Amino acid sequence: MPGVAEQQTMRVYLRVRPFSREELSDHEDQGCVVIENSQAVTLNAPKGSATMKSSEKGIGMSLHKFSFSQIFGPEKTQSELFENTVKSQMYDFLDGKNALIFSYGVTNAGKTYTIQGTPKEPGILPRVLDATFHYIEGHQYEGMDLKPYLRNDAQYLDPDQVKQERSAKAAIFASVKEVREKLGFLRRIFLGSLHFTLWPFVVLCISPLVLASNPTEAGSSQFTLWVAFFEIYNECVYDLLQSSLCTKSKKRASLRVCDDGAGNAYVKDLRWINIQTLGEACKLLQFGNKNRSAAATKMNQSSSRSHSIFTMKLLKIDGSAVKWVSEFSLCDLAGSERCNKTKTFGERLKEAGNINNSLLILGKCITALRNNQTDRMKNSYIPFRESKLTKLFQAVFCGKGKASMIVNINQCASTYDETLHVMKFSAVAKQVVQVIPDKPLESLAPCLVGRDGKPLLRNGGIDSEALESYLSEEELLDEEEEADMSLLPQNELMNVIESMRTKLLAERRRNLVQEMEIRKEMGDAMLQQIMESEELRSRQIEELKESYQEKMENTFEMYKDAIKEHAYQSAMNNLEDDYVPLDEFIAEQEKVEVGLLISCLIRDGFMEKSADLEALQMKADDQVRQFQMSHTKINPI
Ligand SMILES: Nc1ncnc2c1ncn2[C@@H]1O[C@H](COP(=O)(O)OP(=O)(O)OP(=O)(O)O)[C@@H](O)[C@H]1O
Repeated sequence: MPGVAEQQTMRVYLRVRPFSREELSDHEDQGCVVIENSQAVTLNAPKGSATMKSSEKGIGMSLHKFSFSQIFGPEKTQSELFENTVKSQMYDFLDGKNALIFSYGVTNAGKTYTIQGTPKEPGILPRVLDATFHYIEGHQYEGMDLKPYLRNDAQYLDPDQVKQERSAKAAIFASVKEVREKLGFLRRIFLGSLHFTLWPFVVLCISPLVLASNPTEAGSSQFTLWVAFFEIYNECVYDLLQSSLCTKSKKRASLRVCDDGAGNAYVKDLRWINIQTLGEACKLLQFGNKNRSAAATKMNQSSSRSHSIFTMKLLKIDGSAVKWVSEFSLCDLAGSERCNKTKTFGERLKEAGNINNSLLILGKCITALRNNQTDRMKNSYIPFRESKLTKLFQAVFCGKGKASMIVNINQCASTYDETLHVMKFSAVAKQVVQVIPDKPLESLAPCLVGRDGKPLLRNGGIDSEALESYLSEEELLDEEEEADMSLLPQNELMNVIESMRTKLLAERRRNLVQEMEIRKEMGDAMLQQIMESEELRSRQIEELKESYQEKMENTFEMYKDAIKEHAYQSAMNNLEDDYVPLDEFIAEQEKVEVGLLISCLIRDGFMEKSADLEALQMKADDQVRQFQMSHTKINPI
């Protein structure tokens, strides 16, 4: 039915890349991936894989079957892939609708090959660009004064702004020229590893790649194409078309993801370049790729750890009005391998965490979308705003475009477990139902509208009345939403700043009073608590003291009794031992008395003799002294 949006499940394609020579010599070919038909594939767990070990323990299976919208085996060419996957979305884009392509898979599975390709086999991106230029040929808008604005809008540029645009573009192209000369030399040396930076030169020779017929009903309509190229690394957005690169001491400037006021996220200050030919597009891609790998080298990271997004915006112009703006984004996702596999630490761990976080959130969003759609009773929260990646593409998942996913896998036995993980993720993605608009959406109209419905941009300028209703102050204050204040004209901005300053002062005062109150309350409560615990402690000590005193006294009494008992027992024992009959005692006594008498007599005799001896001794001493004195007189020296 015309005007009614179409519904279909998300297209999820599988691309299986061929083995490399090294992989074959490393015996990676163990029949892990078996393509049954154009839509079904079987995965057989190889020996030694975690999946096989689990299945041997009776947990899980060693064989998994998956189905896809279409499967492209190793023998399929880039052209066949394009024709059967992206081409229909490319026509949608040329017809004013939004399109998004994700390439998903582990590192080295062929994601970049699919999106960008090689010199001989250009990927999806050069093919879409080529077809677009072929389509708009003869209907190109020559001026550079109509530029994409916010997420879905366009704005007129004044002559000065146009000048700036031209010089920014010229600066990029000048630097690409230099690179091209250097690459000419490098190409001879490293032809294989530089594939993605070299394809532009070859594409130019084999163009046209895709034949998209000119718009029959275009009439006097004109088209202009603008492109941007950026990457999301560690949840930070970096512009790959900004010539100023980071140095080791200086960090790369990251860009903010803002809300355009209509719920659409966009990258603020992202550089959009107007391109007129496929050659120009190729140069930009080359410039961005160089920027990406240079930044990665400087930061000691691998470019496969970031999500790179190439976005094209096509503006259809009728007279002086922009009829619609359509967007085509190709997103080369970071390798999906999990943290434990790569064994990352410190910065690397953080990096892996963020990459996994973005992919994890993407997975959560897809799962929540699927669950909400399969069970109408369910209305789970979809965490689009929890990562930059999903925030940016929320609109496409919510009916403002069509998303599809190309899942890339290799067939290597050593990466089987990760490949299985990728397949399980895609199986969920395949069940997501999308509401696809059958005509360019109203929200894609050239003018941004305020909350009262008035267009924000009128005759290329900003309507200040409409603007007032565009961003409420609450929204301006809401950092989470990151509303873009630079949308406001200068006088409005001054008013907003003034009112915000007053609000801020009042808020600070209120906060200060509140803080003092809270501090006092907390202080009182703490003091009370300390006093209570102090009291409790002294009570406990007192009780303990009393109980010890009592115990001591008891013990003392116990010992006293024991000693008394012991003394009595000892006395009784001694009494028994020392008992002598009376007549024996008397006889003994008499014996003792006689003995005493004898000893007295002896003693008296002894005393007498001792006195004599003493007198004799004294006499002898006197004689010695006298002799000494006389001797001294004779020998005075
Ligand atoms: N279908 C294919 N046919 C032939 N060669 C392929 C194919 N797919 C990938 N390759 C080759 O395999 C290698 C790895 O591919 P690619 O660099 O695209 O992987 P990736 O998934 O983008 O890796 P990373 O995540 O590290 O960027 C490249 O040398 C590429 O040329």
